[in-house]
Amino acid sequence: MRTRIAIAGGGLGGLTLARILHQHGIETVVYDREASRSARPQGGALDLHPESGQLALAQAGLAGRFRSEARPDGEEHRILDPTGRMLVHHEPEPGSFSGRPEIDRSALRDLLLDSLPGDTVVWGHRLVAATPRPDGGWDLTFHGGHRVSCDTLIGADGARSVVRSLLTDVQLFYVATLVELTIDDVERRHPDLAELVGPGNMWCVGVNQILAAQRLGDGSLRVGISLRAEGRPLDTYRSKRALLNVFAGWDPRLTALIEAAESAPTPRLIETMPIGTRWTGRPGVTLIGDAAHLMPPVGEGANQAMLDAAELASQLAANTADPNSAIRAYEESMFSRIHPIAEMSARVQAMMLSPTAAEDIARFFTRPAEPVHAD
Ligand SMILES: Cc1cc2nc3c(=O)[nH]c(=O)nc-3n(C[C@H](O)[C@H](O)[C@H](O)COP(=O)(O)OP(=O)(O)OC[C@H]3O[C@@H](n4cnc5c(N)ncnc54)[C@H](O)[C@@H]3O)c2cc1C
Repeated sequence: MRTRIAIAGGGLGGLTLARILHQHGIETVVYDREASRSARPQGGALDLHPESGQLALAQAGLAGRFRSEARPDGEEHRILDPTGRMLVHHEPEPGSFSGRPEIDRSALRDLLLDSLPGDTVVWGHRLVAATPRPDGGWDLTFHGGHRVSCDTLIGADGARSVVRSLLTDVQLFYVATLVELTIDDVERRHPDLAELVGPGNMWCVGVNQILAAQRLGDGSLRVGISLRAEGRPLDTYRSKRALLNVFAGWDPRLTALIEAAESAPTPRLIETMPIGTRWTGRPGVTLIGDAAHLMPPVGEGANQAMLDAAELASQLAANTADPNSAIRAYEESMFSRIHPIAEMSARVQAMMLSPTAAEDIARFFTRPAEPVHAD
């Protein structure tokens, strides 16, 4: 089978790209390694920025749907130290909207999937190899041996992208360990924890470690633990008992968040690509999203993946006769956009997991507003 444009990876980047190209009358096939659309839970809220995620959704023709599904604001946050002392308590004005509304990540993914023709995404297809064809296209081989060919291959296959290896041999850095837990029906079953966290987000910031909790729309609480990379095996963090040891000495009201969790801890490595990563273009292939620029998770990755998709789709639609020029134009623009964002993300990540994080973060949130100068 021969496809004009094949997209490896049906995450937010790949689906946004498929949708915007579909809007331009260009059909694609998205191959995803997951067995089905519901195979991987996509929990959590996403803060969509006007200049990236929201812009991409508008280009996808889905901005109206997005607004109706958005929650009013996500700005209530509390920052505590390990003794339970409140360092910052920010409450939005009653009835105010943040202007950067949070949207449920699964709802966003469903919105994109439902907006595509039914045969666009092919599940259960893990790309394992791509080899160049003499005619300039690519032969794709999937786990299990299935093969297809395409003219243009877009790698939207995330942090451990297979397509990336066609363009660069860049190595990933391990910067932190992230462990996630959930507490269901928190208001009813753990009113004390519901009160502690409040209606939005709570972060407890210690030395090289953060215990955060976020209210989700379904009444549950997501507990996220970030630990500075120490080279310990992930299995170290697979039990609640082991995690409680990590937080020994913290106020028991805070560690109760770990004790109350129903789910087993799911630790994973947070890796990044070196800032400034770029590659020399190669005909018929490019990358978007985490495959192109894996950054620390400080609220930019999905937004930039969607903006990549929007920019690449515009270039491809404007230049159907010469997709390689479209790809080159996209890559140049993406590299210069991403590098400052990657730098900022690395700085925020370093600040969050540093020995002075509590003071730094409190200072950041309580700094006086910048004076406004009239010209
Ligand atoms: C804890 C956490 C919180 C975050 N919070 C935010 C946030 O608030 N805001 C924000 O903007 N970003 C956030 N991010 C970052 C964001 O999740 C990613 O940057 C974003 O998901 C990247 O999208 P993507 O489409 O490039 O990749 P992914 O979402 O990783 O999607 C890749 C897709 O490719 C598929 N795939 C992988 N390998 C293959 C293969 N070999 N063959 C076929 N398919 C394959 C996968 O199944 C997946 O569907 C967060 C990240 C983490 C870890």
